Amino acid sequence: MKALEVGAAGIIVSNHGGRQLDYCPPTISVLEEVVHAVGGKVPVFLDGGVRRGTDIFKAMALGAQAVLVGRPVLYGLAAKGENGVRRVLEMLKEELELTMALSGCSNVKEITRSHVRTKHDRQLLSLL
Ligand SMILES: Cc1cc2nc3c(=O)[nH]c(=O)nc-3n(C[C@H](O)[C@H](O)[C@H](O)COP(=O)(O)O)c2cc1C
Repeated sequence: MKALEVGAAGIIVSNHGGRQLDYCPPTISVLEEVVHAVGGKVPVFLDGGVRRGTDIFKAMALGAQAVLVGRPVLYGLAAKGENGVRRVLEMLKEELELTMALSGCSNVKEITRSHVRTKHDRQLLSLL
């Protein structure tokens, strides 16, 4: 992978919020492919489309170390300034914690690939 060859310390899987190039795939749909290509050599982060704690959970289950958040923070800022940004981040944290609890995870390290099922998994199952 080129980014690793030139010494990247990490990879952010991003489509710039889908604002630059029409028909870019959603970042969540290509995350796992990138994670496999990187092979654990550097951390991989997901950027784009994170709106709820479940989105963070899904990204972490598919191999992201963390996520980046764009628009939700701006929405919070527009609605209630600094407190709005704080509340958006609190909501994401609370939703992630609830999702983890409902999935039997007491620590983010316990979020695993087996916690989510993708379209690819369903296609494989249909072959059985
Ligand atoms: C209004 C707006 C302006 C942005 N401007 C830039 C920019 O100048 N450069 C850049 O790399 N990304 C820019 N982004 C993309 C963000 O850095 C980030 O990748 C994106 O917002 C993440 O997706 P999300 O909004 O779904 O969380 C912008 C996003 C928004 C919403």
